[in-house]
Amino acid sequence: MALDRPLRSVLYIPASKPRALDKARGLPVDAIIFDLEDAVTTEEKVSARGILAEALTQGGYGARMKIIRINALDTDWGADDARAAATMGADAILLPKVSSPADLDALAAITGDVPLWAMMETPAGMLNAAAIAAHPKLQGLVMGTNDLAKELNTRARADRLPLQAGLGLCLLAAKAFGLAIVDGVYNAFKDDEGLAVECEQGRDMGFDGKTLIHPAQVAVTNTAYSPSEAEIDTARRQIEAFDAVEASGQGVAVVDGKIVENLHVETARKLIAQAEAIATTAEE
Ligand SMILES: CC(C)(COP(=O)(O)OP(=O)(O)OC[C@H]1O[C@@H](n2cnc3c(N)ncnc32)[C@H](O)[C@@H]1OP(=O)(O)O)[C@@H](O)C(=O)NCCC(=O)NCCSC(=O)C[C@H](O)C(=O)O
Ligand SMILES: [Mg+2]
Repeated sequence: MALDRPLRSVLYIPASKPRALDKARGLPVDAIIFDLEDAVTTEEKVSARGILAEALTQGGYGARMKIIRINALDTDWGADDARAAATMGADAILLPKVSSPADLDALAAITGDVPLWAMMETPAGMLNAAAIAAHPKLQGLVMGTNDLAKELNTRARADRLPLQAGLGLCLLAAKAFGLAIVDGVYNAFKDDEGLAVECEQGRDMGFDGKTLIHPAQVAVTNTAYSPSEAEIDTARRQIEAFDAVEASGQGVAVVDGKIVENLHVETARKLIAQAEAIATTAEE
């Protein structure tokens, strides 16, 4: 199930917090994860469902993609969350701690045709990433790097070396099955510099965007995941140069001292399309 829209910034909002739910209506994020899971206390699990239903009925989230993260189906709240979420008009439902395609089958049996997303955050999930990504209802993967770090008993490192195997497996799985994939959260929400470094790492690895926990993280993330003016300029020149050599019956152009072949032009066209989609979203 392919998805063709910007997903640079994907903000978690605790569904129990009306003020945050309201604030998000004015934030320049590409997607919102309305969270019924970890951001909501046990005492508020049930009332959060009602608060979220009201906020989504009221609307005002514009072009932002609306994803509801429910509790896992083996918890006291999961099945009721799934039934309720399926009626709230969200674009997708996100299941936490997906370890096998059977977890998604169980959710789809409740939610029907609503597209599904999977939190990738368990060791079994990493090992089964390809089988999970092949699920017919699945549209995207979200890295749950906090849970994964906990399960693996890793130490936090700026280069995220202990998580690289899992990040790589999920990226390969997402790309192989044409799914969207967004990176995990950066917990230190007042550290813009550290966030920028992690965004650049995730972007360079091939993630479509990053999940966020606080509005202060949006601008840095949108910038990191948007094509720069220089990249757009290079892409345009690559396309022009290739069109010119192709017209003269050749298959290889040279731009800035580097060869440009058909495959590079495909990448260049994708980058221009991404820049245009971002510009269109900003206007809406
Ligand atoms: C981290 C926070 C608890 C900080 O909250 P707070 O102290 O209220 O922050 P501020 O006072 O700076 O807030 C300023 C205004 O911004 C609004 N706000 C805050 N956070 C959000 C948000 N996420 N979305 C929308 N709006 C937000 C406040 O309401 C203030 O508004 P106003 O008063 O009108 O100016 C808090 O940010 C927070 O709870 N963040 C979300 C935490 C969360 O979602 N955690 C779960 C997801 S992470 C995860 O589970 C990852 C994964 O599963 C894994 O395993 O890795
Ligand atoms: Mg988690």
